[in-house]
Amino acid sequence: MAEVGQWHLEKRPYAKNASLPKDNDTPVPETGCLSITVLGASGDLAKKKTFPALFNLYRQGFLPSDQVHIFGYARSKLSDDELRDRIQGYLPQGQELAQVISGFLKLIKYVSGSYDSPDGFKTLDDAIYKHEVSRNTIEGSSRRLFYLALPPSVYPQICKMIKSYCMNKSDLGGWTRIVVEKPFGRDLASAEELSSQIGKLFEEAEIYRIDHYLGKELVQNLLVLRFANRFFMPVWNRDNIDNVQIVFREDFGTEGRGGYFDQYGIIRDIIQNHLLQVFCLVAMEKPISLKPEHIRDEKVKVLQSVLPIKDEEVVLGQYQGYKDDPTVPNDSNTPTFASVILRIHNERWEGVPFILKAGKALDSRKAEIRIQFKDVPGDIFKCKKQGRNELVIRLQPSEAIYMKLTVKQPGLEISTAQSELDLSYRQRYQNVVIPEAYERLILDTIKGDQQHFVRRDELKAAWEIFTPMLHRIDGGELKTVPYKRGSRGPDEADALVEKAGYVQTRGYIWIPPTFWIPIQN
Ligand SMILES: NC(=O)C1=CN([C@@H]2O[C@H](COP(=O)(O)OP(=O)(O)OC[C@H]3O[C@@H](n4cnc5c(N)ncnc54)[C@H](OP(=O)(O)O)[C@@H]3O)[C@@H](O)[C@H]2O)C=CC1
Ligand SMILES: O=C1O[C@H](COP(=O)(O)O)[C@@H](O)[C@H](O)[C@H]1O
Repeated sequence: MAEVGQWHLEKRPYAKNASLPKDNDTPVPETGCLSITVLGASGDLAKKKTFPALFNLYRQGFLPSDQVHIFGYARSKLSDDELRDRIQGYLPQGQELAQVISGFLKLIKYVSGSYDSPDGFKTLDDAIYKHEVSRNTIEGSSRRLFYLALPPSVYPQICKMIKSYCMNKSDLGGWTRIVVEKPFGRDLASAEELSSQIGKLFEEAEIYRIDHYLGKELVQNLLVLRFANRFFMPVWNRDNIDNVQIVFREDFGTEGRGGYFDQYGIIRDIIQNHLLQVFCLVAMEKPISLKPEHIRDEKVKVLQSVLPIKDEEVVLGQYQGYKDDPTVPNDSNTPTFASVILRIHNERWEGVPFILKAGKALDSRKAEIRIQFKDVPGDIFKCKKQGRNELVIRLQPSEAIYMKLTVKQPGLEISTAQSELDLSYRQRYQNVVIPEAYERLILDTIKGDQQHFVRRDELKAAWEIFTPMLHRIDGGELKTVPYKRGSRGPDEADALVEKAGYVQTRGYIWIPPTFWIPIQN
């Protein structure tokens, strides 16, 4: 029980050594050796996200050193210490952490090898096996997690190698799982091809298609917000909601990643995966239960109800200067900005535009969901022009949920003004550290919980929505328009949103409470 005057903060319901069986039904106790292998350990994702997430889990006691060992694998010739040095540069600094960092780094061993020949994988298997034996693990009872922090082009060959040489040997409660990163394919056909190649080697329950947006705190809050609050249930539909925006903005360009980015573009990089996952959680029906399969069933249903995207409901942009990057072709038509309207053909959402917007090199960095309600009928206060009710879920930065609403302006007169009910996380949960998305998701893979991972049919449905448009962009039929670096993006995008029905509230801006300046009396 929380004491009076104290916030009651729920601890994460994590039971050490607990995982889920294959049907993801009831947790079963699980002990024994855990080997985590990061393939592509020399790369950007590994050093910036994967290892730091593992460190945070270690620091919180989720990766006990008497059970866990971490292996880095890549082609680069590195010693254990060279890899540790690279990783250390991305871990939090501070004298008070020196001991825990040193303990963590000691768990890491590096194996160098190619991605398509047995030798390296046999060496890796030996190293894992040695570690298991040193922990008195009975063969087959170990847990082996392989995180593919690599370009997807090498996934099939790596999966073959893992399957042939690195699986845990029998099934005494142990397991082998693989985590694969996006972009999972370039279009429907390539994604299906990749899925079927990997699907021949691993069961769906062994494959964790990671989308790190699903690990963000406020994304994980969406189901709770929608289905645990009586407030929202009756209004969450076409009768009350006028339009929905799901927005991702970055204030930096593709610097250093131009070569990669140009092959994919903003729709494949952000919209088809991150924003579409958020879209599912906003638009799907209530699942029968919180079982991963029930949730993912609902996500698939709503994806399958999306109508074909119309050309006139798309704006594509490319920031000026993007092609200055020597790795980007001079005639590139790759969008660095896109605004796309999705329409759902079902009873709840018919007629409500879902505007998915993402852009690089814009004027700000933020990701949010903005649900705008219809005008109040019979406007006796004549306040319609001041603005509509909006529920805004700020995913980052300054995580918050706020409800823009009309109130009486304090004072003797009856006049109205725009204000908000504001749940700003930094203010409300002052001593709580919000876990990094990768940290949470890696923990889920160890627990065997696939709720926040993308299922194969979900991925297929996601590609079905975007593939026709992507092919037309690749073929040059749909063109990007230029926009200024550091701007809001193309003007056409604002016009599209307005045409879709969004009414901007003039003269009102939400300021996160942590930025408020105290008033001196
Ligand atoms: N970086 C990020 O912030 C994010 C990345 N991702 C995804 O994570 C995965 C890894 O990304 P990232 O770390 O940036 O990628 P990198 O380009 O840094 O590649 C990772 C490692 O893979 C090896 N590698 C690179 N290119 C090839 C190739 N053509 N064939 C075989 N091996 C290759 C290299 O290791 P070596 O040569 O030593 O073997 C490299 O160190 C990708 O799927 C990416 O889309 C997803 C979200 C964010
Ligand atoms: O997957 C990707 O995400 C990052 C943005 O992630 P965030 O957690 O910082 O919002 C993006 O910069 C990158 O282009 C993309 O590949």
